[in-house]
Amino acid sequence: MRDDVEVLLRRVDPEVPLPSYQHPGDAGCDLVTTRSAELAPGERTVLPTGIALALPDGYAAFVHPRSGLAARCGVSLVNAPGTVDAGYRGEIKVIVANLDPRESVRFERFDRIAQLVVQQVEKVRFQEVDRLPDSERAAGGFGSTGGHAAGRPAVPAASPEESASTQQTAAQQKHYVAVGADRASDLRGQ
Ligand SMILES: O=c1ccn([C@H]2C[C@H](O)[C@@H](COP(=O)(O)OP(=O)(O)OP(=O)(O)O)O2)c(=O)[nH]1
Repeated sequence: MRDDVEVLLRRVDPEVPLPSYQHPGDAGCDLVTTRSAELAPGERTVLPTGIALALPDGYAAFVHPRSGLAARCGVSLVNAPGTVDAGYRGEIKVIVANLDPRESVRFERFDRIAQLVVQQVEKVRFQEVDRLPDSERAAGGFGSTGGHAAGRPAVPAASPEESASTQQTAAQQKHYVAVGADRASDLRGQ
């Protein structure tokens, strides 16, 4: 077992509960809002958490969304994960967004809105070179290994023209973007 890292904390709101881990082994401890708020679909706001930290040098804290809130209410963080620098002494704030297209969401004072993950971070010194060492991936990125459907079993082959026109019709009818499609070709050269 590793020793816990001591982090100095100041309560900006004297009543705010100290952030705590819900279970042993949890990576994040919950952050609450000290202000109630209601967000209409698509709306965002900056919520105060009532705490300020002095992280040790070489550490940073990351403000992550809570998956339960995301799955149940469509609540996410606009800048996920938010980065709290070791030198930051201000109150930690959380930029929440309601991504649900229909329902408003309401937060009451001390509702848990996000989680804070404290991590060690490296500081690097960039060394400019004319050529980078070779690697297997090379410059492939942005979906170069296929869309999320790349792992699905193959479907009976349709001609490329037939399959493209079927996808286009379905997408047009339902107004969706078929993320399973391999769009690497669209991004090449960008
Ligand atoms: O979700 C967040 C993200 C950041 N911060 C605080 C701590 C962080 O140290 C500071 C600056 O954040 P960041 O560097 O992401 O903001 P920036 O837009 O680049 O501003 P700056 O010019 O102040 O660096 O704001 C939060 O309280 N919550």
